[in-house]
Amino acid sequence: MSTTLARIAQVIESRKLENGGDPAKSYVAKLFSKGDDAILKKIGEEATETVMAAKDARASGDASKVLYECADLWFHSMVLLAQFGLTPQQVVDELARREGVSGIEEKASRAE
Ligand SMILES: N=c1c2ncn([C@@H]3O[C@H](COP(=O)(O)OP(=O)(O)OP(=O)(O)O)[C@@H](O)[C@H]3O)c2ncn1[C@@H]1O[C@H](COP(=O)(O)O)[C@@H](O)[C@H]1O
Repeated sequence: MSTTLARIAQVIESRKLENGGDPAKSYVAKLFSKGDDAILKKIGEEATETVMAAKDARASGDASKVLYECADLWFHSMVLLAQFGLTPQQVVDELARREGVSGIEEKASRAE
């Protein structure tokens, strides 16, 4: 996994209130202090903003906003993972497990 993602995941973990995170000084600690609903609201917002940025990019030919919105979405997904005691490495491991398995074949195997 990218060392950048691993480093950010560590910082996110350190922002948990039980690890000394201070909601007055840290955006992530503030999200943790608000709980599941606040984190899920951000995921919904960032996912919607990603969709809108992609639609705009098609119209304007400028895809840079798609990058920024995907970064926001990834970041907030990392906060969500931490909230549930999960890590980005586990997501990477799941993707690795799926590597080489066609989505079409996987869906067909579920239909049986
Ligand atoms: N990567 C990020 C990151 N990306 C986005 N954001 C914040 O996520 C929020 C995104 O929300 P919006 O775009 O909707 O902007 P907003 O209207 O200001 O947000 P809200 O008030 O609605 O929450 C903004 O406040 C951004 O600053 C981030 N905040 C923190 N990080 C990382 O997390 C680390 C720890 O941050 P703190 O806990 O704040 O120290 C930082 O060093 C960074 O590495």
